[in-house]
Amino acid sequence: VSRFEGITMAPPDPILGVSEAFRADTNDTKLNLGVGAYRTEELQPYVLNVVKKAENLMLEKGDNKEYLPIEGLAAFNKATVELLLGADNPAIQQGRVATVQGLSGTGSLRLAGAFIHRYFPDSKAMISSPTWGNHKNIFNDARVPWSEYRYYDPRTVGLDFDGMISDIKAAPDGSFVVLHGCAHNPTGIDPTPEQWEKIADVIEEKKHIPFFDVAYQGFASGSLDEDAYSVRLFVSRGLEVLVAQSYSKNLGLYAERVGAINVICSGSDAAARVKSQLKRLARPMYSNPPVHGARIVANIVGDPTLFNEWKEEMEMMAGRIKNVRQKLHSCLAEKDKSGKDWSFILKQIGMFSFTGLNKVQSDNMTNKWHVYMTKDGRISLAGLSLAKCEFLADAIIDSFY
Ligand SMILES: Cc1ncc(COP(=O)(O)O)c(CN[C@@](C)(CC(=O)O)C(=O)O)c1O
Repeated sequence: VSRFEGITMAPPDPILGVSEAFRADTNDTKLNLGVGAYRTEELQPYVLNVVKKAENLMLEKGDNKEYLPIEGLAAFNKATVELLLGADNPAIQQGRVATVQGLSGTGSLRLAGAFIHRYFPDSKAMISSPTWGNHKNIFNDARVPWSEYRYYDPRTVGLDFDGMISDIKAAPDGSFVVLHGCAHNPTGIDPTPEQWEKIADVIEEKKHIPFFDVAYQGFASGSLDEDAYSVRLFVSRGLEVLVAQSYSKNLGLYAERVGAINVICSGSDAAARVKSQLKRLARPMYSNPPVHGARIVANIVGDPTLFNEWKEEMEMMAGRIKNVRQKLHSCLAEKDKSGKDWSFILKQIGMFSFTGLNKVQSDNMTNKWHVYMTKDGRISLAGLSLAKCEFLADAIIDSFY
């Protein structure tokens, strides 16, 4: 008898499992609005032109495949923190940022989780309700206890700001408050600049540590600077901040696993010590990160022509999603005679829309209409074409009532 008799079958992942089910579906009208992966109007995956150009340059250069240092490619680490904070940010000038290239956003969050578990064993993480499903898995496996702060208000289909503030206030001092830098996943609802100020106030007052997850910088509004507003605000206030970054969406490097963890400290000495301990945690976890995607980012950011081309392509991707939002909203408003207000679809930002469809209704979307989405009612608009908006509106209305 096998030694693995006791190993049970794990449930499919709430997000990536949807893609597995989609692939298994043979229906030709099927639509995958599950995983947040950008598709073109023709519903095809998209490799940015600027990425192809960078890769051709790299091929000509004939870079070697030597190990990277544990902390990653130096040119990438420089580029990534400058993209995040702005090249002229005093925190960078003063050497106060510990940056370690991680295995995309997930791996960077996980490395930070290991750091929190080791150095702040009595602290817990505060995550939004709802949040990206994998946050709970990451903190559970890093053995960082967590609880939730109120975020989504189903009544207003908006931000429960008062609930958020009071829950963050009620958390034990020194909690790690996980915040979505922009394009909140799954709700698509972001705090206003004034609300970000108040969130920073309560975090400062409670001596909490803000822990930003920045997975969509430049992809939400189309502007790298605009989408970094919240992080730059907290850093400008002199707070010590953790920031995980991902280039999966804004540069389409999903499978290259490119990201970073940045720890903005109060002094350069602290940053050096923090960086050394992040390296010590990374070495036995994965030793050192993959070079290819990091070189792509470094080459693009390091070349003004390529960098500008990237910005244009980001605006194009963000723009296509905005158009799809508009079209879906007008189809729903036109078809739904119940007078329900669908304007929340226009107010949400980033690649997702939180439709309010419950589990039974999302099951109907999949079983009857072959529309694949996550069971919390989230649809990825990045997977939707203008041509399919009418069909989707019919499916949503059929499922809602
Ligand atoms: C808020 C947030 N943080 C981190 C990540 C991690 O991405 P990375 O590891 O590829 O850098 C995602 C990706 N979320 C996706 C787009 C995909 C996923 O679930 O992994 C999503 O569908 O929600 C995310 O939405």
